[in-house]
Amino acid sequence: MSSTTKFASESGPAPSVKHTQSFLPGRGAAPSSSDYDTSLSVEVRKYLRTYGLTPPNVESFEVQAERCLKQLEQKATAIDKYLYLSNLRNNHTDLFYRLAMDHMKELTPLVYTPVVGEACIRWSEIYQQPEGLYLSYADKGNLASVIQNWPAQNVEITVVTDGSRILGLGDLGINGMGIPVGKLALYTACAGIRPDLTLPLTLDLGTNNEALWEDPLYMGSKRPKISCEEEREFMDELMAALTQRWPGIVIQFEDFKNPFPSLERYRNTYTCFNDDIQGTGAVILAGVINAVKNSGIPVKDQRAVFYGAGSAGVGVAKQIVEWFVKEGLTEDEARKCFWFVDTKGLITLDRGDKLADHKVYFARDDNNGKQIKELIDIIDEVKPTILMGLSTIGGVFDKQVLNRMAELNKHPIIFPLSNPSANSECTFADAIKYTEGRAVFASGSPFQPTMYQGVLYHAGQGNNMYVFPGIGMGTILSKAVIVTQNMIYASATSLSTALNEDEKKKGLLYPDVSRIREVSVIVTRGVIRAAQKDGVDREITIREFTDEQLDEWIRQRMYDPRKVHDSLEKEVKGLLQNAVSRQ
Ligand SMILES: NC(=O)C1=CN([C@@H]2O[C@H](COP(=O)(O)OP(=O)(O)OC[C@H]3O[C@@H](n4cnc5c(N)ncnc54)[C@H](O)[C@@H]3O)[C@@H](O)[C@H]2O)C=CC1
Ligand SMILES: CC(=O)C(=O)O
Ligand SMILES: [Mg+2]
Repeated sequence: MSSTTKFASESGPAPSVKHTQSFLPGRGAAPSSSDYDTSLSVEVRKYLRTYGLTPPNVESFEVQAERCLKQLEQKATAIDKYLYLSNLRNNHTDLFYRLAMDHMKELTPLVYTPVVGEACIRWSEIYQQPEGLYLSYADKGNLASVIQNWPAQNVEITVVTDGSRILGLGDLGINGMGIPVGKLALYTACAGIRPDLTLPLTLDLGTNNEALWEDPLYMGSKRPKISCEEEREFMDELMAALTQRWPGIVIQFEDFKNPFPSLERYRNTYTCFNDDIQGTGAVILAGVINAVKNSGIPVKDQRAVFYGAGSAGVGVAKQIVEWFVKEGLTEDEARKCFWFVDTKGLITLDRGDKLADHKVYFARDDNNGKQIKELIDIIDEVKPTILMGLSTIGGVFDKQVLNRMAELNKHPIIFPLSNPSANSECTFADAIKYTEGRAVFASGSPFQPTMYQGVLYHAGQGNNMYVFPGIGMGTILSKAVIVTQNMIYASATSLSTALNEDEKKKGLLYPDVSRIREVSVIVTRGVIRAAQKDGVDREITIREFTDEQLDEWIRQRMYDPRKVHDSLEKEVKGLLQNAVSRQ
């Protein structure tokens, strides 16, 4: 938690000015991390009474950044780097975000997937400081009063997990806190939501991971996960308590394991969305739109095998169905373009087991009694143009599978989307090698470029980080009462249009991560427009804006760490000037 957290106020134009105002001397509050910025002038340091508390030189951001990058480089392991960056974020918030924004590509894998996966596995071992709110089942009945302990006056967005399915790593209990922390850091870095208005929230509802019960360092309750009914009662209380304290709060569900259906229960009554179902659906739809357009194969001839039929897989396929329908197919024709595979093989209606509710929609009924177990046999049967991996099973798209996809297609669309990298259904290097460089590829976690027969190939990253920041920002800025399906769909179509000319020429599916702020403006605009169309927006002053006006209005509302420094300098110097002229 940054020390700025205490002084949060509503977001608005040039947001950081507002919170720095509360730190001026005589305000009776502790200084914020911005007050110790080594780039502040001597004049300002003296005014803030931090003069002498930092080394004497007034530094440029470039020098500060060089020092940080050097220190980062000296950390021996990925976890050391993760901890270094966590400390930087907590103690020098603006400097961290400036660095993150300037080095998105290098830093994202360290604060998010894949390294956040290891951080979560080892969370109770590497724990150093509070960074979010923990609510336990034992707090049931008192959630509102525990929530009062959160020091920020306002919170605009929370990411909440119960840790029961963290990335593809299974049930990690409260160790999953790294995910809300990491996702919210991206909300700030990618879409400019003020860091002090974000709430990482982890629910301690027990865990079925028995290794955690045996771990003396584990910091959560050592009891089995509560029942679905108990979870429902807890979540009902939580949703009411969060919204009671912060009426406009956007609630993002993250990495909950089925079966408790939070999304269905709350989507029409609270401002909430499920990132794994909806965010993932949107980001993959954007990539698929571009991949299908590049392939030249019409939508009606696309056949997709989904390896993994969990909440993410089904969420993705349902978004694609919506696009296929908009492209002219009937819903039934669109649905029939999908074949799902789970641990028991191809999902069919007559397989003989009781299918979970969410699997029924895509279960095949045209298999003539034939049940197929192995992926390679399913590929032989279906002859897919698209192969998606959302199974958590690393390496399952092996040489044989990739070779076969390449035999069947000129440009097979292969998306191994499970996280972190070790759970990816295949590596980028294998996908390129075993398809002779012809795969159209996107993975959940980032892969380095790979060389094949003298050509350097670049991997796309199909990760919900391209859309959730814009979905959250668009919902906050439009003051939408609920997050409608059209808002989610708009995030996908907006993202699909965000490629620049160079990226289009290269046949990329997603924009370069280093352009993510620019991309988030486009996604945010799409989300706001859909909220307006659906009539769920309450920020009526922007309804008549042109797209250009709206983009500028969004940009002005994005937290910009550079402005924190400039505003503080300007503000203090203005006050000093006034004091002099009054004398
Ligand atoms: N790229 C991205 O942005 C995102 C990626 N994901 C990834 O998707 C994966 C799945 O997430 P959820 O759907 O929420 O999990 P889940 O636990 O609900 O679903 C996993 C599915 O995989 C199937 N599965 C597991 N082992 C299998 C095997 N050996 N053979 C065939 N199927 C198998 C299960 O039957 C289940 O249907 C995770 O690794 C997660 O990291 C999730 C959300 C976003
Ligand atoms: C990226 C993400 O949300 C997941 O792997 O669960
Ligand atoms: Mg997730």
